[in-house]
Amino acid sequence: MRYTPRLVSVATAVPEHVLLQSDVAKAASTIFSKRYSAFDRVSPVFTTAGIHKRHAVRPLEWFFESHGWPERTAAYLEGALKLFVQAATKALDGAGLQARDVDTIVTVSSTGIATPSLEARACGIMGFRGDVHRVPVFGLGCAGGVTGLSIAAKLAKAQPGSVVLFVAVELCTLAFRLDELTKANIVATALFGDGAGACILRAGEGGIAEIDASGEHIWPDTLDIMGWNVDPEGFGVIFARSIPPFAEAHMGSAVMGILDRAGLHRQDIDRFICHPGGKKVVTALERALALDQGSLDHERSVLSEYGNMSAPTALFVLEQVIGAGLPNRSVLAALGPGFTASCVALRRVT
Ligand SMILES: CC(C)(COP(=O)(O)OP(=O)(O)OC[C@H]1O[C@@H](n2cnc3c(N)ncnc32)[C@H](O)[C@@H]1OP(=O)(O)O)[C@@H](O)C(=O)NCCC(=O)NCCSC(=O)CC(=O)O
Repeated sequence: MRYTPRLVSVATAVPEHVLLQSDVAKAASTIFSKRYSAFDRVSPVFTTAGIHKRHAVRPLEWFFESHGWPERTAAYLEGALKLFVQAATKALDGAGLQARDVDTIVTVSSTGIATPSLEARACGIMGFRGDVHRVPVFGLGCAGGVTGLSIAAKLAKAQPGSVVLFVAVELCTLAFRLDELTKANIVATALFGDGAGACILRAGEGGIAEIDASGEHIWPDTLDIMGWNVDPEGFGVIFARSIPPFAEAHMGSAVMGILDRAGLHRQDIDRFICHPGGKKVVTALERALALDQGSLDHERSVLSEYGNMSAPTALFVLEQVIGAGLPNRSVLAALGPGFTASCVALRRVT
């Protein structure tokens, strides 16, 4: 019998430290205002970003001191593993499964380096089987929640009945740089947070939704739009100020191309569930996808409560949309380094 892969559960987790945007704005002013002459010009972004708070694996005080690779990596390994276990445990609970039931684990993370990778480190803590198939993926950035789900769905489809655990963990705050006196660094300081999302997938009966199509679109010559600079201090964020206009100009045709290749039509889609990269990105996506302004409400709510957590953010929005009642047909969509658009089509299981 042929089965379409199904989304069985979705769960999320955030670290313990809550960074209120008002406190981050004060801290950024203390750190940057005397050293960076353009700070006052950029500082309004802390109020205009549409973000109330974010979560972080380290308290606010940690960000007042510079940290090199060893300290950032230690914070990543400790914080990412903890979040992996929390999100994966919740997703398994939601599916009524245990760690020993998992056949394949897809782990998406681009904000730190871990070898052995996170799911290997979680093995002893969670009790995965010794024959579990591990698929760690690095480099997808903000598109990782959607592309990772697509990879997990394809692996579930390849072995019907097997249980696939997908976990996306990103600790974006660890890339905060005291030494980068640039507008991009200040905007990033106002925008990014830490979090994890996890899903269980299986090709079989039950579940929340079928994943019946997925696709990507990469634009040539756009490597400089998003990514990491790597230097002796650690990762430094590359994100161009052109992202909102780029999304507005190009996301519509990219998504329509992906839908077309999947045999879907725009009018079939009841809800686009989008990665909220930033306030202007959400507005740009509404324009690009010909949606009513304000209709991406769960996206704005997630952005306000958690900031942009990169890959897991789309899974936070998905969890909220499912909580509010998943429409019959939806498409999860995100942009990420490449520059790439990624989509996953969901059909609610009735
Ligand atoms: C943060 C904002 C809400 C602030 O909006 P405002 O209207 O208040 O301010 P603004 O846009 O004029 O920006 C204030 C000043 O910062 C500068 N500025 C803004 N973004 C910048 C960037 N990425 N790099 C360098 N400078 C930047 C502007 O040019 C301006 O300076 P001056 O006036 O001197 O010119 C908005 O800029 C926003 O939502 N931007 C999108 C953030 C983003 O790209 N997110 C995607 C992350 S990647 C991702 O998650 C994938 C994806 O979704 O694509």
